[in-house]
Amino acid sequence: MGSLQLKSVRKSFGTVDVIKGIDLDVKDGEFVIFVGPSGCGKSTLLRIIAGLEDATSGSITIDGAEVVTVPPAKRGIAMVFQSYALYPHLTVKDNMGLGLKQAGAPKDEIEKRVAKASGMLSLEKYLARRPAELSGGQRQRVAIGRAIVREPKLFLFDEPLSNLDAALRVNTRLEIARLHRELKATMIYVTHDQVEAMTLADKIVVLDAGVIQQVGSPMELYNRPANLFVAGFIGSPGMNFIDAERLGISDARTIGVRPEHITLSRESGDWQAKAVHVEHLGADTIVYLESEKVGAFTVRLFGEHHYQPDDVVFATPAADQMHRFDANGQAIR
Ligand SMILES: Nc1ncnc2c1ncn2[C@@H]1O[C@H](COP(=O)(O)OP(=O)(O)OP(=O)(O)O)[C@@H](O)[C@H]1O
Repeated sequence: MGSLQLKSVRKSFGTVDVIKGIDLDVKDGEFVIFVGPSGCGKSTLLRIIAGLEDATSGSITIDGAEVVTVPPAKRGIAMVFQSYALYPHLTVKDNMGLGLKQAGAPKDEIEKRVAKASGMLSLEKYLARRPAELSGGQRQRVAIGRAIVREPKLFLFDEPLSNLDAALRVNTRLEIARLHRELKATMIYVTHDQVEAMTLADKIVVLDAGVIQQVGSPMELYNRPANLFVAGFIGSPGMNFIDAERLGISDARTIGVRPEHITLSRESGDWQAKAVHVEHLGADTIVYLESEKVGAFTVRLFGEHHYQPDDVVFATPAADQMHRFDANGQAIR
């Protein structure tokens, strides 16, 4: 079991309010990801759940039991850090088993669990090595293995992939997804990488300035963003925002349309525009445009297209993919 509930959790550092009243329910077995811009409070919130930081006020329960006054080691959680946090003088095997050893687990139990975790992570060959003799990706797998052997109620991950290069990030991301499926464990994961968030999460929590902006499945956030912040944060390149007045729409302040929901034609379309810059990504072409009617906007086309800067084109947004926002930036349903 590993459910988590946060109620009115607040945190201030001196006079600065960093977490401003968070309510959140995480179900047993869920993979929940905190995303948000730098400084929004994601890591602080994770550290509060871990007990590495005290909340200023509020309640935190794990499996229904209040843990606010429970020390980190007794909360039944295991945390994986960006920096791996391995002991350099211990072997992989001892690093993985240390937590259990300190908790007084019998030797054969430690052996058994380390063997199982290292099998899951293909670390069997490296058990006798020390961290300095491993690559970054291998070290992060050891850190994940160390969390697994503790069989925690909750796994907490703080940007675990950000020290890895692009290819290794993808591999390790797939590995974490597989582990979640196999372990059926509750995982809470902080990242600023929205590909990680979209691909791993059952549920994404979008934070801004210490406040939850929206909680939902990746596709809910993509298809039905609650406000301008979430609409602009989820999706890359970001959603285009157009003054509703410019489109003659009177019941909304802002119209949002994603770059992938606009088509381009050299012959005809709704908005005449000039290409300013074109990026060829192989699978996609991103065209940056300027239009008298709607201002600057971006279009994402599937495949290769031969548009060039200064080309005059016509853009047409998909009528059923227009998001409407009111004067407060809230989505109008
Ligand atoms: N110990 C501290 N004392 C004072 N301020 C702090 C402390 N720890 C964090 N903060 C502040 O709290 C805010 C939230 O920090 P936090 O590290 O949680 O953000 P984050 O969303 O994880 O950012 P990033 O993505 O850059 O890691 C920041 O403004 C930060 O400067």
